[in-house]
Amino acid sequence: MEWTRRGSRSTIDSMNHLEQLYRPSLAMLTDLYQLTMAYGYWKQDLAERESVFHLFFRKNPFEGGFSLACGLQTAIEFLEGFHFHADDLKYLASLTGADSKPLFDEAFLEYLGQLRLTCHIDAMPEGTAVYPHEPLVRVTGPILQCQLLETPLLNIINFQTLIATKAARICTAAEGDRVIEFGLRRAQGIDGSLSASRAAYIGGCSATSNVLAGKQFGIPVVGTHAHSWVMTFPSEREAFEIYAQAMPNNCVFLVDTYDTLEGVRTAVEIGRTLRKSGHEMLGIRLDSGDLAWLSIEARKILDDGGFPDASIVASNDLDERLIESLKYQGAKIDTWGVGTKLVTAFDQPALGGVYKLGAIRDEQGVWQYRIKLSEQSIKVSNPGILQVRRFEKPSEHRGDMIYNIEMHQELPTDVTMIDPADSTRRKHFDADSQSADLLVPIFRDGANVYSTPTLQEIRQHVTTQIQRTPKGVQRFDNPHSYPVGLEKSLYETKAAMILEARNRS
Ligand SMILES: Nc1ncnc2c1ncn2[C@@H]1O[C@H](COP(=O)(O)OP(=O)(O)OP(=O)(O)O)[C@@H](O)[C@H]1O
Ligand SMILES: O=P(O)(O)OC[C@H]1O[C@H](OP(=O)(O)OP(=O)(O)O)[C@H](O)[C@@H]1O
Ligand SMILES: O=C(O)c1cccnc1
Repeated sequence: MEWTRRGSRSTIDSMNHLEQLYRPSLAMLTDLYQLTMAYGYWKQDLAERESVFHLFFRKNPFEGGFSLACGLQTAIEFLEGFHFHADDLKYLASLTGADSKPLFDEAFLEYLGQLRLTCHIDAMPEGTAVYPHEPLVRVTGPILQCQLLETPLLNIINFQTLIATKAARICTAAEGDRVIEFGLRRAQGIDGSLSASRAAYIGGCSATSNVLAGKQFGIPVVGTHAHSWVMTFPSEREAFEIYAQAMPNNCVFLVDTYDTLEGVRTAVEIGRTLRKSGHEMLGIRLDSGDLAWLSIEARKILDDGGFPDASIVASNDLDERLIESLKYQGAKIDTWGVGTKLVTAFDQPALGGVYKLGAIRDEQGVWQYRIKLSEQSIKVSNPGILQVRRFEKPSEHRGDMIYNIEMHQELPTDVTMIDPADSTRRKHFDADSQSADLLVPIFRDGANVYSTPTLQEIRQHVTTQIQRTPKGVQRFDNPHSYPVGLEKSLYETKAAMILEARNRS
């Protein structure tokens, strides 16, 4: 029995999703220090100096072995709408320093008022499997612009990548059963809920309870009813009867308000009456107690009562571990309602994505590579203008190599990559290997050049990516480390730069 209804897409065509929510441009959605640096660049006549930044994370979330890139479409909408309004500039003009004088010159604010993005942006399509240290987004352009984009890009990409990854884990545990995202009431505020619904759908959920997300993004919306409905009426039977009269085409009865198995029997009786009127009961929902045992008993009652196609929906603080355990216990649940632990990424509430300078042109126009040193060698950033090349067997990803496109406009067909954490670990790919670059052009000179995939296409991409991700990398406990290395000459450049920097200090 298909328990899905499609919402129609928004008809407010003239505004993108973020503009519909937050009418002014979101250029002000940044940390003040981006503007203080921007001001510094502008004063030093450095504002237009070309630079390259990379957005990447250093560790997969949830102790997992992979992540799913997500949030690009939201980032594109943010970038397309990027400009400072008159009232933004008025606010910035009101900010003062320690001497009570304005922080910013009027001429700088005028410059901001005229500013239009001219950057090139390359990014991994949404739904691509991504690993630590790989740039998900590369921003190339005037340093002032690149700098202003740091915080909002991190805000958008970190969260949606985190939630899409969590959703993929939950859907993997559900082994193809339907997973419905129920998180709105527990999400981190309004946009937290909308972004989470979008990312959860990309990560594999089938539908959301969030009606605004349905309207904004075209995600299918579904809903059962709450305990309050049952408690409103003198008995559970009356509650189900009245619900069935009101919504004969949407009957999923919540059966656990008083006595769960009694509730299932009552649902069967009401289901029979419903059938006589030409409608089919879609299922029941369990929201407490031992979900494995109750679902097994409920399945028997439904089957014996003539409802073998009725769904058993379960909810109650579920996550991938619980779903895995319930499956192991033989639970007869076919639809999983998952809220809090999905939309808040409960066990890891943030992805630690960062945005680092990789190179800046000098006065002669020559690229100067940059690294950020760290005591921990794994935290030292990669220098250059980076791209990620993924090597594949026909049905499996074999390894990803980060390389500097300035050093290699054309990569040789025969390449060796080096594990930056242990240079003795190397992997060789020969001319027969299939490969593709993961970062694709999104903006050129500030103009969108990307033909945006639909959410359905992104979901299909996720399915393919997960199929091609080695099983050991996907497992929850002690996953295999997917091979990600640096192309040999990038490795050598980085090693030389680290040595030089350490000798200097
Ligand atoms: N068979 C099971 N194995 C493992 N965990 C389960 C099983 N059944 C339920 N759980 C989980 O145990 C947790 C506690 O559920 P339980 O219904 O006992 O308490 P509760 O949520 O406080 O119930 P109530 O809503 O009635 O107060 C929930 O996260 C639930 O998903
Ligand atoms: O458990 P989650 O994964 O967040 O899924 C959403 C929960 O929200 C609803 O109940 P709510 O928590 O509001 O109240 P209840 O637990 O008392 O039923 C619903 O019944 C689910 O249990
Ligand atoms: O429709 C439901 O069953 C639902 C919606 C939100 C939260 N919990 C359950």
